[in-house]
Amino acid sequence: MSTTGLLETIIRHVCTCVADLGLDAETEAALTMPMRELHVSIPVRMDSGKIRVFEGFRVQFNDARGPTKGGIRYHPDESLESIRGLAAIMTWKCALLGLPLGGAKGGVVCNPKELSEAELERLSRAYIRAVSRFIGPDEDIPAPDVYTNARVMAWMMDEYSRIAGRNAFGAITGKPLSVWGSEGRVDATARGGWYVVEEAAKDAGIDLARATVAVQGFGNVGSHAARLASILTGAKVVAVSDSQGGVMNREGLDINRLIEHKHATGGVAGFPGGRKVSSADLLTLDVDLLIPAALENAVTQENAGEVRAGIVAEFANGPVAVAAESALEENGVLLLPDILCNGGGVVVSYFEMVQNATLDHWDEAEVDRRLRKQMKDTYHSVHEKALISGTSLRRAAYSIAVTNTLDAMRTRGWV
Ligand SMILES: NC(=O)C1=CN([C@@H]2O[C@H](COP(=O)(O)OP(=O)(O)OC[C@H]3O[C@@H](n4cnc5c(N)ncnc54)[C@H](OP(=O)(O)O)[C@@H]3O)[C@@H](O)[C@H]2O)C=CC1
Ligand SMILES: O=C(O)CCC(=O)C(=O)O
Repeated sequence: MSTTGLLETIIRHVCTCVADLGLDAETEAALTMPMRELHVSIPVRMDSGKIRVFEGFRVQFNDARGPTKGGIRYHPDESLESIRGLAAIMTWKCALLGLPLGGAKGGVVCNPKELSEAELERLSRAYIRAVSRFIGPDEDIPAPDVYTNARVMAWMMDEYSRIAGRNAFGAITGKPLSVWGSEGRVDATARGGWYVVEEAAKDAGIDLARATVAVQGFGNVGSHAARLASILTGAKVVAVSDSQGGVMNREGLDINRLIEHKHATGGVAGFPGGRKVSSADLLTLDVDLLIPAALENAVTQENAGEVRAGIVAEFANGPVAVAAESALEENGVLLLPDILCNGGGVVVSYFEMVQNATLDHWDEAEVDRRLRKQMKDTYHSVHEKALISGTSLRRAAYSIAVTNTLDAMRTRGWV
């Protein structure tokens, strides 16, 4: 799964809107160029006593609608180019969901699996020191993404607070509950995705209680997506994979046992309750619903024609390459776009910001009630737009997101 080409993919989606809306070249440039980016070197003392220098990024793509928001990714293949693409996705996601936020993303080129806990903490704190003047509760608010988690967010919030000389809980979201994270943030992305899938399945006349599901990726988003499948909809997860391989069972996988197996062994492969399947083959299994929940470009021009799922729900960011979309469409696959489908994470991050700013704490039921409404309402506005304009859900979602952002840019006199 390559991370290259993501920004081009997003630019193509935006340029389609620019053409649909009859916008000029200058407006197109303003919508497709990142507003600000920071490229940092991060010296970290390793456990050996030696210094190692890591490369890090934070890209703020567009802040016309509010402070920028988006996760921080730790991955060996990270690049400024892919972070730009992910920051662009955040801009359109927040605008589509009607949040008073712009879009950003950060990343560090590293393999956290090779770092000790102490090294990971020093790296996370050093990253925050490197970007501290660029972020903040009113400017740009990071959150977890691939290979970062609530523990990392706690270190980051603490480091930011030390620099600020005060508690700045609202500077980072996705924190543990003990330092004022939000109830429900941990599974918000997966839960929000299922709320969208539920509505889309109803519109498509698909009974989820009888549906089979394959999930690629078994981290935060993928494991909660698999766990919540039967709880929320009755759907049966028959295949899952992670970076080491996959496992399938036509009768359904026992997800709680699979989570325990992953904790014990580090991977889903070798789970006794199923047989081996590769992560690539999982994408073309005969299932009703495919949930790519790992990295970008999982479904490409090469394998799109072989996808047999009726619905592909992009729980990951950018898992379907732009060149793959026409093949999916020709085969009648319903594609639920990332900026709609995985918005639950940033929605609950926004709830966390609101709770931090007002010194409030909402219970899980309250968070869930608000999340469910926001995801379902957004799905219906996208679906209605797609029906009226006779376009795909992706094109309709981008049209709403770009129009919302453009309204703010125009009102502020930027274009
Ligand atoms: N966390 C969040 O709140 C949000 C995340 N997202 C997006 O969801 C996606 C997943 O993020 P998240 O779950 O947080 O990240 P995690 O780091 O928690 O999990 C990533 C998962 O992807 C797996 N993976 C990596 N490479 C491959 C591969 N080649 N084939 C199969 N699986 C692979 C990893 O495997 P292994 O376990 O073996 O390392 C891991 O299970 C990303 O696109 C992210 O941007 C979107 C919205 C919000
Ligand atoms: O929770 C957030 O602020 C951002 C989540 C994120 O990085 C994403 O939606 O891709």
